[in-house]
Amino acid sequence: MKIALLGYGKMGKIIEKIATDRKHEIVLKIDYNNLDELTTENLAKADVAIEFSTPGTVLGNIKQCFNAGVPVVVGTTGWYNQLPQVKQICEDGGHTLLYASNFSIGVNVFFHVNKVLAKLMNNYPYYDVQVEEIHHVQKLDSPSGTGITIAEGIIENLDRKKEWVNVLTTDGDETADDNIAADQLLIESFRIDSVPGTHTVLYDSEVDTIEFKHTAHNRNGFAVGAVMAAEWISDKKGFHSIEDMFNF
Ligand SMILES: NC(=O)C1=CN([C@@H]2O[C@H](COP(=O)(O)OP(=O)(O)OC[C@H]3O[C@@H](n4cnc5c(N)ncnc54)[C@H](O)[C@@H]3O)[C@@H](O)[C@H]2O)C=CC1
Ligand SMILES: O=C(O)C1=N[C@H](C(=O)O)C[C@H](O)C1
Repeated sequence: MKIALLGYGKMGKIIEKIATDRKHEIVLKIDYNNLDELTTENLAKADVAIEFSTPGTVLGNIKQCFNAGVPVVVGTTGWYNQLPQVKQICEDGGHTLLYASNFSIGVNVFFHVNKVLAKLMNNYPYYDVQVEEIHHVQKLDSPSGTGITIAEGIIENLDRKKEWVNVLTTDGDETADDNIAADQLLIESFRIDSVPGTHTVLYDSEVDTIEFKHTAHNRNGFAVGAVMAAEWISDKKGFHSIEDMFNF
């Protein structure tokens, strides 16, 4: 396949390596420095685009892909308040998009088990639950997209939680847990050095804590999943999330 990379930072560079190893060809690489090359004509040379840029640039890039008629795999996070609008534009225009807050296969297994666990915990009301996420200090958005997906999986399945709230804790700050209502689900975000991504769900009671945790050792898992998603979507139409790719 011919692939356009929109965003050539930490993720774009690893995706290039993995896509090339899987015998794909990178026909366009767009970064902050060469935005003038992001034209409909250049995009149309690709069979699929893979978008890992920034929360502030992702929507414009999605629209560019739609205009060029190129299916787009979106890894960028921090734009999910716009999901309904993007879905509408995608479906109305007959375009093709797949997005995931996290392309790692391990995290997608985690997402599934998180929902099953949340449903089970309806039987045990003396446990409170919270989500923690830890990422590198360059990360622009909080909470992480993965943290949001985990929280939504809990809220859909655990009757006593109705909405999530986020607290970003930096070194030395104490979390203001006191302000969290019983029906709110806390997502606590930490930013530490070069951590690639750690997510934990904690069910805490007076007598014990259940910890359910995923730790990314590096970014390769995200990149492999994104290339697999590009292969999967190349012959499809419409608006997809990564759940459509898995058969849980
Ligand atoms: N869904 C997933 O599995 C994962 C998602 N991410 C998300 O992907 C995004 C990118 O992550 P990183 O590569 O770590 O960030 P990064 O900061 O290393 O790279 C982003 C790149 O986008 C470039 N850029 C800026 N404006 C652009 C534009 N208009 N068009 C194209 N590129 C532009 C920047 O120059 C930069 O090099 C973030 O939102 C992050 O949260 C990161 C890892 C996994
Ligand atoms: O910014 C990152 O690095 C990551 N972003 C994604 C997220 O917001 O969940 C996925 C992964 O955790 C790494």
